[in-house]
Parts: sequence; structure tokens; C-alpha cells
Amino acid sequence: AEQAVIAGHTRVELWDSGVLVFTPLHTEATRDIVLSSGIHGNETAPIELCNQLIQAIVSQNLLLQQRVMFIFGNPPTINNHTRFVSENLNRLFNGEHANPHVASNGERLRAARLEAYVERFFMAADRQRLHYDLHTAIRASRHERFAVCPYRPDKPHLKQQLAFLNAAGVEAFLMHHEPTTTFSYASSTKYQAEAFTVELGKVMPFGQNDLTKLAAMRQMLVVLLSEREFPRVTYQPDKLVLYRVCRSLNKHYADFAFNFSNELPNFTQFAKGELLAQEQGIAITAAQDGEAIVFPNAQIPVGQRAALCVVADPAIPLA
Ligand SMILES: O=C(O)CCC(=O)N[C@@H](CCC(=O)O)C(=O)O
Ligand SMILES: [Zn+2]
Repeated sequence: AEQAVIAGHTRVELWDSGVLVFTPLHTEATRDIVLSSGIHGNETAPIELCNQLIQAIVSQNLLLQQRVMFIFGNPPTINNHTRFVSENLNRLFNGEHANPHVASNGERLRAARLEAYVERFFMAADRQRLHYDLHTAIRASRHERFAVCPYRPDKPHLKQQLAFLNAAGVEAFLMHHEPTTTFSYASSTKYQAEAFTVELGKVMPFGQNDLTKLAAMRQMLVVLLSEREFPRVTYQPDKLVLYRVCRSLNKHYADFAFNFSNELPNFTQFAKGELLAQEQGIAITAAQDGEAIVFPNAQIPVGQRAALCVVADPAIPLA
């Protein structure tokens, strides 16, 4: 890989287009941190945020104490301002890219390579592993910033992690109820990383993001990268909302359609029996009062997830 050293103290390696690894040379790192953005190329705010962090490292305004890998996930889509070219990259991790029943394409090749880079990065040592996969959502949300927590039945999520993200401006947490093929799930299940998909607002073109809304996120990431101890923040349950996924609404037929507008924000709640969607003339209704919908998207291939249904649940166990 191409590499250079910044002022004798930080090594920077270019592992591939959009894959940069920084290693502090004069300190024993305690954490290996992956910050990914641009897994969906039209989600630009996280790309701008990571670019600012890289500039701060290169200009020596941010002195690293931890190893960090920046991944700009899908460069062709970043150039095209699109979510994907052939298919959604964030459905191809945890080995799905090698599914023998599906023909290969740019996203499948990229997913395989990104998995290999993450493996090489995390397996180099036995330090605390963190992966924040930064996105923005297609529609507005009743919680402007929120995190998706991968399914991990054997281990409760950590208050320390939730408190850190909450201090960074994340207002809600959604706990997945089953394995997925997302980037954060793969890091969690394969390397026991504390891994999250973090939604940082609504999709906007480059240059139109209000990065002042991400000031807290930026500050907490700077602390994470530049200090030895994990940022000391107290878990404050009254400052966040916990949700659990009760079901995934999957699209089974081409005519799948939602019964609400594209302007309806994520986390909008429904009353039991209210019509959510229809396909083949069959109504899909809210199963309970307070059921809320997240990431509704009918423009996806048959067989994929069209939305998540969640309910607020303050009793989710944490450690
Ligand atoms: O707003 C949307 O519909 C999608 C935003 C987005 O890209 N979300 C991620 C969530 C991944 C997860 O469930 O961890 C995605 O759909 O890939
Ligand atoms: Zn995304």
C-alpha cells in the first residue's frame, strides 16, 4: 500500500480507493476504530464529516492516540450522487457478496474487499474494536439522529456506547431483532466490535449539509481518536429513546405500496389496525398501538426489507 508519515508521529496508508488507515507511532493504541461513510454515495454529510477529521489529522490539529480506518464505501456512487449502481452495498456484508445464486457486480466486489480490509485492520491486534457506519436517511425523522444496533442475542448493548453516541447528538436507538447483511452487523458478529449504523439526518447533496448540526458528533469523535481513555460520559436514560424492532416488512410482490406519503417522518407512530401498506390487495396493518415505521422504501427489489416496524421499549436490557 502507498504510505507516508506525518511529521514523524502518524503513519498513513492508502489500502485502496477510499480506504485510509492512520496509525500513531509513539503511543500504544488502546482501540481500533473504523469510521465508514458513503456506503450509499448520496448520503454526503458523513463523507464531509470524515473529510474534516482527516484534514484535522493531516494538518496536525488532531493528534491521534488510536488507530483509525476511514472507509469511503462506494466511490462510484459518491461521484454519481446515487444510493447504488447495481445494488445496495449495505445488504451484501457478512458473506452475502459471495452468494452463488447472484451474479457479481461492482458492489459485490467492493463488499468483499471492504470485509477483507476490516478483517486485516481488526485482526492486527486484540484491542477494543469500534465501528461507526455513518449514514443519512432518505426521509426526515422524529429523531433527527439515531443509531441502529445490530442483533446480538448473547450480549446486551453497552450503556457506555449509548451514552457516547447520545453525547454526540444521537437521540434514539433501534435494536435489531435478527441478523442482517449490513456492514455494522458484520463487524459486530465477526469481530465482536461495538458496531452501529448511525443516521446523521436527512440526505442532502454535497455542500448543502448543515454541519453545525454535527458539531457534537465531530467533537466526540475527536475525543475518541485523540484520548487514551474511552470518553467518560454518563448514561442518561431520560435523554434518549430505546426502540426494539418488532418486525421487518418485506416486499413479496412488485405492487407493494405504502399507504402514507414520502413526507411522513421515520418513527411516526400508528394505532393498532391502521393501514400501513398493501400488496396483492392484501392489507398490512399496525399490529399494536404505538407501532412506528422506520426506513420505509417501496422502491426496492422483491424479497428485500421495505420497512422496519419498531416500538419504544425502555426496558431493553443494557450492560
Ligand atoms: O432512509 C432509508 O430508508 C435508508 C437509510 C439507510 O441507509 N439505512 C441503513 C440502515 C442499516 C441497518 O439496518 O443497520 C440501510 O438501509 O442500509
Ligand atoms: Zn445509508
